[in-house]
Amino acid sequence: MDNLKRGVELINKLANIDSIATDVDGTITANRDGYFIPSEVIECIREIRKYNIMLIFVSANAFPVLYGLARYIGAKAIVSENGCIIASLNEHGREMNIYEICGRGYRELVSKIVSEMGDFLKESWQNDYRKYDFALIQKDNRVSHIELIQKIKKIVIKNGYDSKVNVNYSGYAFHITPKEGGKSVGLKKISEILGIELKNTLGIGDSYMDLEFIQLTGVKVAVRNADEDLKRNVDIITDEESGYGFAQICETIIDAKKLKLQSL
Ligand SMILES: O=C(O)COP(=O)(O)O
Repeated sequence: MDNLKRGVELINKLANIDSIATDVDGTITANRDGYFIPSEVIECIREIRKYNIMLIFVSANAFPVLYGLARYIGAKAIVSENGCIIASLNEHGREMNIYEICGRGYRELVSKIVSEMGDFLKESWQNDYRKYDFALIQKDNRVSHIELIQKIKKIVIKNGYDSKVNVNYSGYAFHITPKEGGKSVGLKKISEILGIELKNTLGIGDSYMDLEFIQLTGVKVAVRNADEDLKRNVDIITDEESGYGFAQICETIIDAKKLKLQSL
């Protein structure tokens, strides 16, 4: 009975969703190590526009990558560089307002890390287009990312940057993010700017790094192949993986809205 009650409550919440805050890599892509976006994702994103549901990308990606994506597939706002640069787009994606949240980036620290760990890590091509949050790509898969994070953190401490940056792994890259950033900071700010009610927002992701912004949202979702740390803290785990899971919950929101309309 408790499960039934919970199910009905969730359907009601889904029927009232007016925005979706989604991670990008691993969440709207077909899997957790590629960049292909399934057509099911694009189709559902088109469909939710008819219901005035706003789409917000909340990602570690560089600003130009997210801006291009938002413009072509139709998102209203972006939280990029792990919350350091946020923006809202107008109806056709032609104009936007950009807000820079972080004070400065630590490029010199990234160079130090690469000079000490060059056998294991290389700078992401995106770093040329980044201002605050920098990404490092793993070169050698024989060493676990947990071990690499520990090594990076030692270099951060040794150089006196531990009060300035956080180090995380997204599944795609290691990120050196200024402490004043973070996906939750970015989502909070853009919601205030756009007047978005986070209790009517669905948050979805694949990585433990997404938990901080998903925790702010009314309906918390992890895709089936997400990190266990995220799955333990959500309301819904999709049946399908990555983008196919995104499409599934997106279609369920539409179904819940249709049910609500029928019952009026
Ligand atoms: O750029 C990355 O490392 C991953 O980006 P994401 O936050 O969209 O998963």
